[in-house]
Amino acid sequence: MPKTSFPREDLKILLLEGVSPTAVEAFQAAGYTRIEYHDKALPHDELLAAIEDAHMVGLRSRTQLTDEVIGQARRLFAVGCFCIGTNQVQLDTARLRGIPVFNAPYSNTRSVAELVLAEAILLMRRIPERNAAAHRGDWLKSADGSYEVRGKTLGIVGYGHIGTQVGVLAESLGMRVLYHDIESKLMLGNAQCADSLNALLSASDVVTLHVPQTPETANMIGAAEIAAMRPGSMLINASRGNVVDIDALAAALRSGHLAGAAVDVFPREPKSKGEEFVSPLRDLDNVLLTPHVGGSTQEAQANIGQEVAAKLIRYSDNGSTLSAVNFPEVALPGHPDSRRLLHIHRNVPGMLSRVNEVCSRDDINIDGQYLQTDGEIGYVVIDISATEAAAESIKEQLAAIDGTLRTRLLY
Ligand SMILES: NC(=O)C1=CN([C@@H]2O[C@H](COP(=O)(O)OP(=O)(O)OC[C@H]3O[C@@H](n4cnc5c(N)ncnc54)[C@H](O)[C@@H]3O)[C@@H](O)[C@H]2O)C=CC1
Ligand SMILES: O=C(O)C(=O)COP(=O)(O)O
Repeated sequence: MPKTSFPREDLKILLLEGVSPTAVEAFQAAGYTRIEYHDKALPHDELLAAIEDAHMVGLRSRTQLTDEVIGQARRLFAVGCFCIGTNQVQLDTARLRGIPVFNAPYSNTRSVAELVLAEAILLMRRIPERNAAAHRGDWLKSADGSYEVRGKTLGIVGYGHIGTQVGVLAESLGMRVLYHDIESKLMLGNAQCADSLNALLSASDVVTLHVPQTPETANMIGAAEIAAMRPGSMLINASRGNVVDIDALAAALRSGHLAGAAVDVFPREPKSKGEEFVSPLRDLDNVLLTPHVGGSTQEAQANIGQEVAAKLIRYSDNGSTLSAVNFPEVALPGHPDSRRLLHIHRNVPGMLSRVNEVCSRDDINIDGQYLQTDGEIGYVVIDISATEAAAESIKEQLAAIDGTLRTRLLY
């Protein structure tokens, strides 16, 4: 295994929220043995203490990497979201501190899509209330309000990876698929693009939400949008809790305007199994409540563990930022005969010439150089032939350039 400037076994990997053991195995196999593993999200104070000396952190949807937490993590050089969503991390703050953030953009897509499809069927058959009644000893054997999904219209809001999978699966059951997205999208199968969100809402028997958490999607389904939905229709939310105005949803379910809902994500979610789940939907029989398990299958978690650990290891070993969500992407070859310098800097005029000036010394040869920038930061990788001492000295000089955010040396 090639050496890194900092021995792998000294780099602290903080893994939170019970990420899959496949991640631990991947780190260990790559020589990263200093792993601190927690099977739940840590309370704020414990998180601050645990992250203080961590070099890499792996988390899922609950842990909030706020400005304060990132500020506390003085040694942190990479973040892995072992999930799809990255809204729990202050991505700009991380970028400006030279910290790339990685995720697993597809590994739990199918798991969410399968759950949503199952929920559409259960809701159309009014199973949530019949199930709840049976648990209480009541026998609601009746066809009232129960329908097949075949021939019904599924409205998909957010036609990305999950939305398109849901659409393909729904068509295989004979559903008609409508979608709404802010981007222009390739229509799969016979799916049709709705003219507007309201057009989709008023034409769908079941509406399912698959948008990310952004400022624009906060409360995008509020009282007015729910009123635009068909009387007796259903709403499914397995995206993010703040996409739906939960009080407006509860009111529509109570009034009977909506016949049912399936909700997997909530504005306030318990941080651990011990904390009580509080929601205005709790006492409604016509709601299927699940504890944010859309992506929680054995298959998805095992794949996510491997995928995100591999991205963190590759960045740590080789500097590659391919598929980072907040960072200039640089795909790098190996560097078997060179020492590799990583220089992350503010994207200001003249930076590259200052970097190259430092590297223009008689005792070194530049074997390769890779640069990528975005609006605010630049990431340059320089492979050099030089002694260990010369490379260390160049690293120090690079670190002293005004506007430098972070430097690393990989032997
Ligand atoms: N319940 C769970 O356990 C899980 C929840 N998720 C959530 O699902 C979300 C979607 O995941 P993917 O489909 O993989 O993401 P994606 O990025 O592939 O698709 C999201 C789509 O939403 C569209 N969009 C964004 N803003 C919009 C707006 N204001 N109006 C309409 N469309 C908009 C985008 O253009 C994109 O096509 C994730 O961001 C995550 O929050 C993901 C996995 C598991
Ligand atoms: O992948 C996502 O975005 C999810 O919401 C899944 O979150 P989780 O890993 O189950 O906390």
